[in-house]
Amino acid sequence: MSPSKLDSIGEASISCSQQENGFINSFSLFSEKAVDELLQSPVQGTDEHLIEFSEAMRTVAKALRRAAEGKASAQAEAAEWRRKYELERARNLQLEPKEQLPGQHGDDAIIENLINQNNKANGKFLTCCGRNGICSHEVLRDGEPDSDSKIVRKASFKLSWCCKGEQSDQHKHDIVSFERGNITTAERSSKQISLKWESHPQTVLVMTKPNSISVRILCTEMVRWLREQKNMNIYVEPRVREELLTESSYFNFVQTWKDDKEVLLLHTKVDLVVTLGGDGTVLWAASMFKGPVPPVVPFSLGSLGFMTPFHTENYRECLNQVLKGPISITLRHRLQCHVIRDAAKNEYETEEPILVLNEVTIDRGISSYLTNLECYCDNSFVTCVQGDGLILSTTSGSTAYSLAAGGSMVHPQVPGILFTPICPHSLSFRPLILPEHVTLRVQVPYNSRGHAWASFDGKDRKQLAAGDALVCSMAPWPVPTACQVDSTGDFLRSIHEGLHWNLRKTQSFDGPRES
Ligand SMILES: NC(=O)c1ccc[n+]([C@@H]2O[C@H](COP(=O)([O-])OP(=O)(O)OC[C@H]3O[C@@H](n4cnc5c(N)ncnc54)[C@H](O)[C@@H]3O)[C@@H](O)[C@H]2O)c1
Ligand SMILES: Nc1ncnc2c1ncn2[C@@H]1O[C@H](COP(=O)(O)OP(=O)(O)OP(=O)(O)O)[C@@H](O)[C@H]1O
Repeated sequence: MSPSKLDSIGEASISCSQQENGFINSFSLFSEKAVDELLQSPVQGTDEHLIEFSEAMRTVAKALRRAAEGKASAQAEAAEWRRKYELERARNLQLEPKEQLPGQHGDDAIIENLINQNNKANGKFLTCCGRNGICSHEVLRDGEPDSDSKIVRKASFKLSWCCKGEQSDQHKHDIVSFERGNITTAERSSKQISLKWESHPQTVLVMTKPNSISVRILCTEMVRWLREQKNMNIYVEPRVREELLTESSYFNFVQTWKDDKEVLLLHTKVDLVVTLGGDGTVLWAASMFKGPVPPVVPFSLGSLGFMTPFHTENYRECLNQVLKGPISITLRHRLQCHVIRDAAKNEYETEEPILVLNEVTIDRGISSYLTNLECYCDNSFVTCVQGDGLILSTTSGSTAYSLAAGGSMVHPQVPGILFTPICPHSLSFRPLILPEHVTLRVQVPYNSRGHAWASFDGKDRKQLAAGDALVCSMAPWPVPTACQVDSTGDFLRSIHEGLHWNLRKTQSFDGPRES
């Protein structure tokens, strides 16, 4: 065989990506096209050994390709089972009463419970109303004194769907009914949800945008008011506690946390989260909760405020109303993302899942090459994105980066995942909206020219090397945000005021008319 022929096989084997059965095949180590060319040349036509050798190479290439495909789909399946397992574990945690485990005390026991998925914790009793409401629950923390040596109970609340303007405690579990041969839908998932406190909320976490004088002033005032007028326990970030203490030692009552382990426990202590900032502060607050999230009351101190409907001027009335209830809430779905490294020896080496409220973006980072991303939905091949990258967005995130990349704006209560390419180099690519139950896998092909980068709500960039994948599905823990009016009213206000959506001067009455 001539050296130039060997070179051409080598080259093709590195860079080629072929189609087989309608699927892009990126795993081929040896190009079949190159082998075919070889077979057709006059030199090989006369050489039977060479033909045999070529066929053997082709068989090896196919076997390698199948092995790689099998591995990728097994990884996605494992990630899906892990998601189901986590969902089930979260449900069990809410349904099962916990016994006390001898030798385990206080927060450590709960951390143990969270981290090791142990069902036992110290003095915790979690119940769920099960079938009578969407998610009525109760978390009691008897025997765990706060800084004032009082017994603190986490406030319980009940969620219900509103029907035709009426609030109803009854939630029908049959989504589709089949009577006398006719299929009807009994309930749809995007109705307005109402939150009613069953006991008084007592603990509030105030989260603030850093480096803002106006936020700092408001935070000081609000913390004082919540303490003096509402007698609430208050948590803030360590940075904010320091800021408050430099103002006055009066704020000694304010609580905080020391490390990430304590952050993991916040949802068991906090009844309500108040955010003072823009959308970024809501994203930041949501990212603190790797599991269930308490109701969030977002005050607007930013420029846009798609997720921050409350005005600061009348914060006392707003908080009075929220603490009294009932309040309308938007259940903002989050996406759960797993990075699966090709180098990982088994599924257990998968990195910790990351939850996003807006989106996960896979882009080319600083690389000047096109990204080449293979996308699968429930193991079915979707497409290969060649361009600057891809955004997998929640419906809450549909008004953020996805919008800028040409995606639709979607009401945040619509359960779905937006699949929006960034600058695709194609005349026929259109964004997709996929149902909420799917698992998406974005794979960097083995023959990719460069690395890809994943970022989560615009933060925590992670490099994805050839063979690495990002698996993404809907997370079981949404972010409940309080509404100013209701979910739809707030959404429409935000696109009108924030984006001046469909703003056009109305056409005047005078002028040509149909006769
Ligand atoms: N080209 C773009 O539009 C672009 C580029 C990068 C990031 N982003 C967005 O920025 C977000 C991070 O926000 P940040 O505040 O931490 O960073 P940031 O301070 O850079 O602000 C980004 C802007 O996006 C707005 N925004 C955030 N979430 C939104 C939402 N759900 N709907 C409408 N607008 C929203 C913010 O109000 C802000 O004006 C990312 O999740 C991403 O969606 C957008
Ligand atoms: N508590 C916090 N700790 C650390 N960083 C935060 C915190 N809250 C917000 N941030 C970050 O600060 C940045 C700006 O926050 P935010 O979006 O709330 O304000 P903004 O940019 O003034 O408002 P808008 O997003 O409406 O333009 C964001 O990147 C966000 O992630």
